[in-house]
Amino acid sequence: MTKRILKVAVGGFGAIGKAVAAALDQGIDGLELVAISARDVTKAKAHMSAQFRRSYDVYSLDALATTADVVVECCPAHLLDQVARPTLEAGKVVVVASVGGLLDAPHLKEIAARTGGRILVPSGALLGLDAVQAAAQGRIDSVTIITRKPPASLRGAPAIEKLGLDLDGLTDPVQCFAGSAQDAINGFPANTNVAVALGLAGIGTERTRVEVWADPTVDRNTHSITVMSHSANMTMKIEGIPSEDNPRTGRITPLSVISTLKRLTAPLVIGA
Ligand SMILES: NC(=O)C1=CN([C@@H]2O[C@H](COP(=O)(O)OP(=O)(O)OC[C@H]3O[C@@H](n4cnc5c(N)ncnc54)[C@H](O)[C@@H]3O)[C@@H](O)[C@H]2O)C=CC1
Ligand SMILES: O=C([O-])CC(=O)C(=O)O
Repeated sequence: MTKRILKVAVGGFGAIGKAVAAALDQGIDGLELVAISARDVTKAKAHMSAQFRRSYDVYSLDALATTADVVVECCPAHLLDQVARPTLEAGKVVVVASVGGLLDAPHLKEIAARTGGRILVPSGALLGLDAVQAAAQGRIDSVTIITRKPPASLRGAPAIEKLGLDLDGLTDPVQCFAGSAQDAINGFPANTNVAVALGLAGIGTERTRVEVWADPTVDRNTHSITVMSHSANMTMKIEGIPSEDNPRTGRITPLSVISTLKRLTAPLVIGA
C-alpha cells in the first residue's frame, strides 16, 4: 500500500508562511506544497524563484482549499475567516496561526463540527500546551502568562498606540497591560496569540491572566507561565528569538507549524 501524500497550501507569505513553505519545498515526507497565497504576488514569485527549488501556484486566500487537503493560515488575523471558512466547509484541515482570530469566529468550530473539518492550533511560540490540556481534564485553579518583549516587537500594537508609549526611548521595563487573555488580544493582536492558545488549552481566555511588558533589558520574546492545578503545578518559560522577517514573531513559530503538519502523517506521535 502506498502512503498517502497530504497536499498543503500556505495562506500568507510573511515570517511564518515563507518559512513553512520553504521547509515544504525542501521536502517533508508525506506532505506536498501545492499553493501559497500572498498579498504581493510579484514579490512572492520573485522570492520563490530566487530561494525555492521550484515555484508554486499563487491563489487567493479563499481559494486555497480547492487545491489542498490542509491549509495553513498565517496571514493577518482579520483574514482568518477567508482562509478557514472555505477549508472547513470542504471538510478539510486548517492549521491556524492567528489564534486570537478564533475568539471572534465561533462559527468556525460549528462548521467543523458539521462537516468533519478540523481546526488545529499549533503551540506556536509557546510551550507546555500538552500538559495544560492534560491538567484541564481535571481541575485547574489558575493560569498566568507574563510576556516580556523587546520594545521593537510591540511596535504597531493598538494598546501601545493608545498608551502613547515611546518604545524607542525606554530604558526600564514598562507594564503595558494586565488583564485577561480575552482582552489582551484586542490590544496586542500580533503579540498575544500565545495567551489565547493557553486560554483555549486550559481554563478559557476570560480566566487566563496576562501581563505584557515592553522590556528593553530582554532581546527575546519571553513568556513565563504559571499553572496551579489539582494534578500538577507548572512553571514554564520560553525565550523565543525574534525572526528576521518580523520581530513580533519568534523563529520557533513556523517550526511549530511544521511539527504540527508532520504529525498529520507521522506513524509515531509524541506529546499528543
Ligand atoms: N500562534 C502563535 O504563537 C503566533 C501567531 N502569530 C500570528 O500569525 C499570523 C502570521 O504571522 P506572521 O507570519 O509573523 O505575519 P507577517 O505579517 O509576517 O505575515 C503575514 C503575511 O500575510 C500577507 N497578507 C496580507 N493580506 C493578504 C491577503 N489578502 N492575501 C494573502 N496574503 C496576505 C502579508 O502580506 C504578510 O506577508 C499573525 O496573525 C500573527 O499575529 C505570530 C506569532 C506567533
Ligand atoms: O512570537 C511570540 O512571542 C508570540 C506572539 O507574537 C504571539 O503570540 O502573537
